[in-house]
Amino acid sequence: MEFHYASEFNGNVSVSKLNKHNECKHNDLCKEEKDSTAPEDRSAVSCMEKAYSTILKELGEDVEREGLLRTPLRAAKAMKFFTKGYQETVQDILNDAIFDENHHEVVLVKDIDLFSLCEHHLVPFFGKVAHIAYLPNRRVVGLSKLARIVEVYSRRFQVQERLTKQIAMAINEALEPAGVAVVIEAAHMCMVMRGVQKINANTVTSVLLGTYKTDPKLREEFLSHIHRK
Ligand SMILES: Nc1nc2c(ncn2[C@@H]2O[C@H](COP(=O)(O)OP(=O)(O)OP(=O)(O)O)[C@@H](O)[C@H]2O)c(=O)[nH]1
Ligand SMILES: [Zn+2]
Repeated sequence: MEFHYASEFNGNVSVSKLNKHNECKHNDLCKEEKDSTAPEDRSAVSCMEKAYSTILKELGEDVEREGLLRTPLRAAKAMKFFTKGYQETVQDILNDAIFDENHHEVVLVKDIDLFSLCEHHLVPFFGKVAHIAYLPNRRVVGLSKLARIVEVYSRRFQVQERLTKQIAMAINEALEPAGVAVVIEAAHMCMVMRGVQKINANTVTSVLLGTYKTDPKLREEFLSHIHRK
């Protein structure tokens, strides 16, 4: 007989003991009970589950108490999701999404949400890729793929500068455009929740490639887009 626990209604924690999964009426809460982990990831998730259990114990927690019973497994799966970019490549994403188009003016996408993990402290940094711009040289890409490139590199352990560069380089290599510009604005929880504890600090990084780097007029035009909020 399998048991699991469901909780949280209207902010109050209530614990109910349920029989089998198919008897459970709280579908949303129980989705996580179904093992959606890919078979090749199961052993990694299982090792991480043990590691999270150790961390909780070392922090003085009782891993047998109801609220924590499945926490190591949930945390392992969450970490797997936060770092899913390691299993993706830009090539896979851009497959079939690049096409010829006689458009030589700027293509600019703004405000793509971004969630990443700081490689120094393993805590989140998040914000937006405020601007991705490129000047096509015959080839353009499906717009959603720019956001998917952001996902590939942000869903890893990162520093903001490298993330900015990887996004710009990926577009540069895939499209061979005349120029690429990427600007990221993000808040680092390692600077907010710990350490220096500056809650309003935002970090801006940019990478300019090709004509955006060499042509002052184009750079000026790009900057005017940035300032036109
Ligand atoms: N350049 C850069 N630094 C980052 C990024 N994320 C975190 N950091 C910094 O990495 C540095 C790590 O410095 P350490 O002195 O080794 O670590 P620490 O003692 O925890 O530093 P404090 O945060 O100052 O307490 C800190 O200054 C962080 O703010 C990032 O994306 N880019
Ligand atoms: Zn950090």
